[in-house]
Amino acid sequence: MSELFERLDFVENPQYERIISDLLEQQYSIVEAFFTETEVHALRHDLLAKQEDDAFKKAAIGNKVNESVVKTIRGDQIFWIDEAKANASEQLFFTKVNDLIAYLNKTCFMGILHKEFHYAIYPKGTFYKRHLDTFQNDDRRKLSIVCYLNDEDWTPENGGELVLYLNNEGQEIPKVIYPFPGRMVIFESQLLEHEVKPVNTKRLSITGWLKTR
Ligand SMILES: O=C(O)CCC(=O)C(=O)O
Ligand SMILES: [Fe+2]
Repeated sequence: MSELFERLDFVENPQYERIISDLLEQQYSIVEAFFTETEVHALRHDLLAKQEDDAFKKAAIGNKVNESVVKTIRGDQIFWIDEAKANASEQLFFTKVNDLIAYLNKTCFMGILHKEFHYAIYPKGTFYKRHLDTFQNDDRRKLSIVCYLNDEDWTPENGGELVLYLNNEGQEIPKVIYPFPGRMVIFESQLLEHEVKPVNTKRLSITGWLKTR
């Protein structure tokens, strides 16, 4: 009986369905306007307020157990977002992310149990060299998510492209993605190596991971 109700409850979401088919076919998906201009503006405002409070830390390589700051690999500064202490715009962010997670778990049995998200600032001149989002001591990250919070007038000349290194039958194909505001990129954490090219203008984002177990 409960199964029947769950089924009646289910509403197919075309946006999520496209994300799922993209992930299956090409290991990544790009969603334009996942966040509205107003939402991006509010999140950008929060991020910049936290930066003024000096809340940001230089990002480390590896996780909390295995941590070292290596500027030659990555130059961004990060601030982990605590969902329990989320403000209005962050709550809205998590509402959307949680809805997507629920859909993935329901339709694809993804088994996402945990998530972690941080704000990131790439100051002018910084980058993140080619890497994989998994650590030797932790393989729970399944999907990486990046949401860009840059200004409306962001142009390709500002640099900071995300490059995903796709593999097509042994041949490497770089996929260049510009960090336009509102854009959300989701990709397979354990499969796709990627990098952030040097930025010419301060670059703002939220990055996170959906994790199993
Ligand atoms: O900001 C991006 O486009 C990607 C960031 C990234 O690769 C990371 O934080 O692991
Ligand atoms: Fe990454």
